[in-house]
Amino acid sequence: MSAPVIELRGLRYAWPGAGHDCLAIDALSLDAGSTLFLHGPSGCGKSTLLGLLAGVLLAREGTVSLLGTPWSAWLGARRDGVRADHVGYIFQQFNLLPYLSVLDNVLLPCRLSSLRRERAVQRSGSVHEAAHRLLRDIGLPRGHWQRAASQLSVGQQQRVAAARALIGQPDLVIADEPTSALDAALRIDFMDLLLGECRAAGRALVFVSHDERLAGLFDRRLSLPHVNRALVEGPATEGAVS
Ligand SMILES: Nc1ncnc2c1ncn2[C@@H]1O[C@H](COP(=O)(O)OP(=O)(O)OP(=O)(O)O)[C@@H](O)[C@H]1O
Repeated sequence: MSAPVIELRGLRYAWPGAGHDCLAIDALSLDAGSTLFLHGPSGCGKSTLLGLLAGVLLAREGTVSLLGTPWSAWLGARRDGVRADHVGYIFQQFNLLPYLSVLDNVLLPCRLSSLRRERAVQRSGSVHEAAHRLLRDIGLPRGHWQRAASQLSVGQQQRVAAARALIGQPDLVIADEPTSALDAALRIDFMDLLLGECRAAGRALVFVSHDERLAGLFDRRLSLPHVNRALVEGPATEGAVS
């Protein structure tokens, strides 16, 4: 049997200088093709957990493994390479490169990862066709594709960030509040695209949102405060528990 896409054991993480753990989670795993809705009040550690799943942050104790290997086993540039190959990340602030065109932003993962490039070619015939297909699917008019990313509206940038995360079918797709700038109609299309792409390609999806109406679309729903022991051990979070 193949290893889970993500497996977390005895995780503890503290931000430098914080003096207490932000996260303490005993176990969590996610298999290929499964989708997880992660929620909890502001400040409970959702984005921090996503950073650990993506190997951007490293556990203080315990392990976070991607496809059976702990992130800590890969050093420096190798870790960045593994992330480029296997993780598509839709950031809360999109993190598009503002001076690059929309199309070049979407193509970026295929320039950074030969595995993503090969998968895109296999699926669509060429990396450009893969990017065009995703841009069509997110409903971005063709006239916008050569524009600098900074010239798009916030909702358009959010959709381009999704296309960039999905190109080349990474094993793990992480989405941090990806629908916050979308109206109701666009949100439905966006969710169809994101879930459809991940399910069709058998990829794992971790999706953070405060919009609990979306939870029913996912295989699993996880309240972070229910599994994060650091919240009872350390300082309280802001806002009400959901
Ligand atoms: N770069 C950082 N340096 C130090 N502390 C941080 C950093 N980022 C987050 N924190 C702290 O970690 C805790 C969890 O923050 P995090 O952003 O993970 O919460 P969240 O659940 O994603 O919140 P939100 O729903 O508002 O995005 C907070 O107390 C926050 O202040």
